[in-house]
Amino acid sequence: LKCQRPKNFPPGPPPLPILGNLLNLSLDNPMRDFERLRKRYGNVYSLFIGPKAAVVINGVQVMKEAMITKAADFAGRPQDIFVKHHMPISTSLIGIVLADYSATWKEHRRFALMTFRNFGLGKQSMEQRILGEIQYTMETLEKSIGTTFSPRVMFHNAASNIICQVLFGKRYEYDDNFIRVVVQCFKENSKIANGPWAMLYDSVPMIRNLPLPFTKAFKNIETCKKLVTRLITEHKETRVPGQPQDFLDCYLDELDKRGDDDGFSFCEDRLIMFVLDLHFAGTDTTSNTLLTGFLYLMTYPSIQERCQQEIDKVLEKRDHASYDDRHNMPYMQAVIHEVQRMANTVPLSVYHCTTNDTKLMGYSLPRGTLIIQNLNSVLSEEGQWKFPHEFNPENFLNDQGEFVKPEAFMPFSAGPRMCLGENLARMELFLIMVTLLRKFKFIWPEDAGQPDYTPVYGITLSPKPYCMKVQLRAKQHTVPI
Ligand code: HEM
Repeated sequence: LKCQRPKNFPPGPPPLPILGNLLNLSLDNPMRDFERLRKRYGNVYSLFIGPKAAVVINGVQVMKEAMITKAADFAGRPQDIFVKHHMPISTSLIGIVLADYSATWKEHRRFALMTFRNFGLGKQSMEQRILGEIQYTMETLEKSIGTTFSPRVMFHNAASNIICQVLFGKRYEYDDNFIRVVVQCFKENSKIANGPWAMLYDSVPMIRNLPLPFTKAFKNIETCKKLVTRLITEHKETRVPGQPQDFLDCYLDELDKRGDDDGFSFCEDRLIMFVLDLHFAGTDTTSNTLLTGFLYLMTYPSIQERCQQEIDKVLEKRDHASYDDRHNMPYMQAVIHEVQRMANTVPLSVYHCTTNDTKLMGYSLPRGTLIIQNLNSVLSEEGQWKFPHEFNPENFLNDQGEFVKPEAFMPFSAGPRMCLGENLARMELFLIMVTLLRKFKFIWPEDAGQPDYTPVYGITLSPKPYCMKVQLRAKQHTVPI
């Protein structure tokens, strides 16, 4: 029960028995505590989460040594009790995000990247899917002209529908029960699963049966699993083997191809968690980034106008934007990247763990050490950014006004576990922001008071709920696609 740092382990605050350093962290938002500890102990320090030792890594130099130079040593995922709780048989039923570094994870990651590519990521068809979904967002905005409304559900549904089209081959009406339930479960779980409640669950066994927030997280996962199981059954009834229409069909084809020889690697149980992971990872992240983006654009109207001038100039009388237009829109690119930097959407990444005994900045880390990547520390690292602590697109522009990307831009992490959906996310952010800014002016309501940029903590950070107003811009050339 006594927590003890191994030899040559990174320094950190003294731990208590059983609880470790949990009392050093705020249950609501540990981000400020992580920063305070970084200032005190340096860019590599350790903490005890209950009895479990964790190392928090900060700053671009340490991040590169761990995630790129020693990639394989740092590519594991902790297989804690909280992670395993809802898995009925074994960890082999974990999807992809929480899967440990293994042949199964590698195969599934490769399969997902290949299938996304086959469904047109980087090609026209994915662009068409995104632009098609944006038409629904624009309809919602048009109906809201003259009112003050919250854009939260609208952005969540748009991001969710884009990934649903890839995974299930269909989109859902914004009031559809499936989408409503899944989006709500995701929103709740993202605030519970990576946070201190999950840590408490792991370290204090006697609280596991109490009606605390983590019990809700398990119920949510069961609900989502049932919904996806139903979708798989429907696909099995209608699919034509060898002619896949979506991700689910591709996986079912892969199961046919592999037959029974595959052991546990590809299986239907894993498929359920796999698509839930992809849906979750692809929804909350993109939509919270968009929410932060429009918060800044409304409250920095001169930046919004400068984006619109660039968009008007580049698109002229064209029907719609294309992802390739980004090469001619350095200011818009800078704004989107600056939004991602400030949004800091996945602040602590997803927890990693060491797969071998290894070294970091001269410290010794035994195999199985929990690694917490503080991406926040890189995205606002002094010395890496012209304006580390303010929203300023100049962070991504050189003296000639050209777009440049500093190496400390790591919102998708780095190395073998880095975000699998980066390309999709970047395409979505660009097309959604450009298309909406071209048609609408976004206004911070007069009676909304001072904007509060302090985020709400979870696996993903989101801005505090806010309302917006929209006006049609005088000059628009958009026609339905
Ligand atoms: C702005 C949007 C997004 C951000 C900021 C973001 C960020 C991240 C981060 C920080 C990680 C953890 C990487 C690590 O552990 O080192 C991650 C993992 C992941 N992301 Fe994203 N993500 C975004 C959008 C998406 C989208 C659209 C998808 C769609 C499929 C996606 C799928 C995944 C998956 C599957 C993983 C786990 C990868 C693995 O463990 O091998 N993400 N993302």
